[in-house]
Amino acid sequence: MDIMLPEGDPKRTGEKVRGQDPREHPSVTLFREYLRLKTVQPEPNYDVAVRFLERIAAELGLGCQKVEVCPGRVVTIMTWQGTDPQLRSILLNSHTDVVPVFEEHWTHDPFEAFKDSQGNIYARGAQDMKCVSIQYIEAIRRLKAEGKRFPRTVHMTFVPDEEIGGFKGMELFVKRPEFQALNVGFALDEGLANPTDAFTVFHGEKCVWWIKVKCEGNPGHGSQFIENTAAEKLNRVITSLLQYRESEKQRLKCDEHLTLGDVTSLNMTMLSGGVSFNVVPSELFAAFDIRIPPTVNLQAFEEQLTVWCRAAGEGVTYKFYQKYMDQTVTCTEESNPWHMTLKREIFPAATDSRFIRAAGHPALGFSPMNQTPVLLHDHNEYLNERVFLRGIEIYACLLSSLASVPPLPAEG
Ligand SMILES: CSCC[C@H](NC(C)=O)C(=O)O
Ligand SMILES: [Zn+2]
Ligand SMILES: [Zn+2]
Repeated sequence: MDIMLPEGDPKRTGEKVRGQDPREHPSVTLFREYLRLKTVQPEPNYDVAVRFLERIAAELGLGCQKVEVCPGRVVTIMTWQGTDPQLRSILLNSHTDVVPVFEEHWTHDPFEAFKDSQGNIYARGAQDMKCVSIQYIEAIRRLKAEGKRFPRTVHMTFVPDEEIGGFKGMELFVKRPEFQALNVGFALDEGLANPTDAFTVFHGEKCVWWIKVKCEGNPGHGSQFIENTAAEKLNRVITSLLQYRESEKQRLKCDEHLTLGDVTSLNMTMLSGGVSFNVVPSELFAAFDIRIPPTVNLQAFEEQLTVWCRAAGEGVTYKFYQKYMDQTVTCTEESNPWHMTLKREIFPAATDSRFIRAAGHPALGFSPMNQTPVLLHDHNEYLNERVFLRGIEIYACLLSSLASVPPLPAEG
């Protein structure tokens, strides 16, 4: 993709110059302002984000609607009306929350949005995904300033709680009449940075399964050889699951055509149980985070889990804490009118776009960050300001095309 770097002209028509530093591009200044808002889990300050977004909507002359999907959880919608509002719209989705930080591991305050001499901006949310929210906004600001209008309406949705599963955010919102009223034709949501020159788009996601295996066994004194202990059974379960993990890891390693999105990942993430050093416990637990690609038969996979548990002995059971079953992927064939030519993968984790796809709308995950290490959820998350600014250009191009897609047969 060949994209011109935007010129850093802060004096755009009708716009207040927001920066403290007159040499800083105002889009970067706005990005850094957003990064300073503490929408950090587990107690995000959503009020301050909603006020920030309302101010921007007013500045840009965009419609602004707030939908409280459950108490304290507001979805903010900004709308740029198309010239043919009957047509299906373009949805640009982003989440407003960010994951927690281990401040002691950061070289700069993660909520200061410090910019170093190379233009790297350090902050929680720099990649995931406050950059994208501001890039959507700034792309629309630019297109409007150029006097552009497009047939299709563009909606930007800013949703809460994605980082904790989206259950009080997008999952509820897609079931609301306000979402139906958006008449979505095509959606964009977050992707991942790419350390090379390439950009990646994600047309589907793996299904998240979180299971806790419970192993029951005979209790007794810690000095004895008790038969059929919970620990022996747990050992067998862990061995079976980690052997499977290893085989999937090798499959990925040995086939250059596969990405992480194409194989099942599995990790043991928690262990619990026991009461005392000298008491053989009657119960032990292991929790697993399993991510299953859309090509895997979920019923067959669950059958395999049951076989492993049964083979570990009597009293070995598992319980689901997360069992996502929708394997919808978005078609990216040439015949698809929304087609974009970029490298296509399955997203290795879960985003809110799974709810959009499950609601029947095509959705792609895309964050325009190339030449950037993947630092989402990591210490010292950063994004370079030039990459950020180029992303605005990219969205302006993309949006011009998407919002101009001619009426589809179903749209009359
Ligand atoms: C299943 S809800 C948790 C969502 C989270 N998303 C990301 C992008 O980290 C994850 O995949 O763990
Ligand atoms: Zn995210
Ligand atoms: Zn995240």
